[in-house]
Amino acid sequence: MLSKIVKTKADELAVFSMPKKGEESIVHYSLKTALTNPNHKLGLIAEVKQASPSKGVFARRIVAGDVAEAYACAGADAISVLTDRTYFHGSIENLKAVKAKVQLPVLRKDFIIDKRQIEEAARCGADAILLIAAALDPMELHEFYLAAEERGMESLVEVHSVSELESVLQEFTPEIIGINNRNLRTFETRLSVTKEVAVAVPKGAVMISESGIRNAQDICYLLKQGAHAALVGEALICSDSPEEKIRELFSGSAFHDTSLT
Ligand SMILES: O=C(O)c1ccccc1NCC(=O)[C@H](O)[C@H](O)COP(=O)(O)O
Repeated sequence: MLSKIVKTKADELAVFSMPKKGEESIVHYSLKTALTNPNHKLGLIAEVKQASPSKGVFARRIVAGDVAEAYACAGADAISVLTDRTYFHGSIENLKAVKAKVQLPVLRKDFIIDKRQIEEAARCGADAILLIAAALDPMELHEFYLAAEERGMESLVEVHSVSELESVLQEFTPEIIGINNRNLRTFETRLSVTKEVAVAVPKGAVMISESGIRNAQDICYLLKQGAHAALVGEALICSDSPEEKIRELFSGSAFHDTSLT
């Protein structure tokens, strides 16, 4: 699936047009800071996700800014916005709308294979970008990481296995590492992927577990694996009330902070 998505992305980039500059007045928020000092023991990145290759469309008519605002009010520490149009029905306009509505770090979640997408993210107000280890070779990934840094953005470096992580670590040590629990071939999610990969995450890096996180038990499990944050998409967008769902996710009394009750 990843190679199909990356191929589509390359085709789309052949007719890419860069948005005009105009980000001078954008206030930036640090993803790392937000996740290392969350209002609960495990940080939450809430994702604006309308569709996915595995599940199809689950939120046909949403106003991205309003969804993000609801997540922010419910206690999310950061917002992830899927900007891929073809497979996730997202858009860069959604990213801009979210940035305009919330005072939280905003992550551009897309399949970044070209430096122009990094410049585009910066011009549209992203605070951080996603870099997928399976889509880039480690040297290129490092180059993109530095390019993002130069434009004032952090990078969430995403891996699916210990071997992917080790390849990255041979090149450099990212400050924020995401472990994606979804197998991109079968779409199956296994939270034990976080357990397997966590042992190889360097001390000092912010560790995020992504995908397939549905309930308070999952959150509890991830906390035990040493994760600093969880990235949740489908479980939130498909709930009738994101506020209640976030409350439910963080209802394990061992790590509940009264500021969320
Ligand atoms: O979500 C998918 O089906 C998917 C398929 C192929 C590549 C990436 C995919 N998802 C991107 C993500 O990383 C998730 O949107 C994110 O981790 C949230 O996952 P979830 O909570 O399971 O919606």
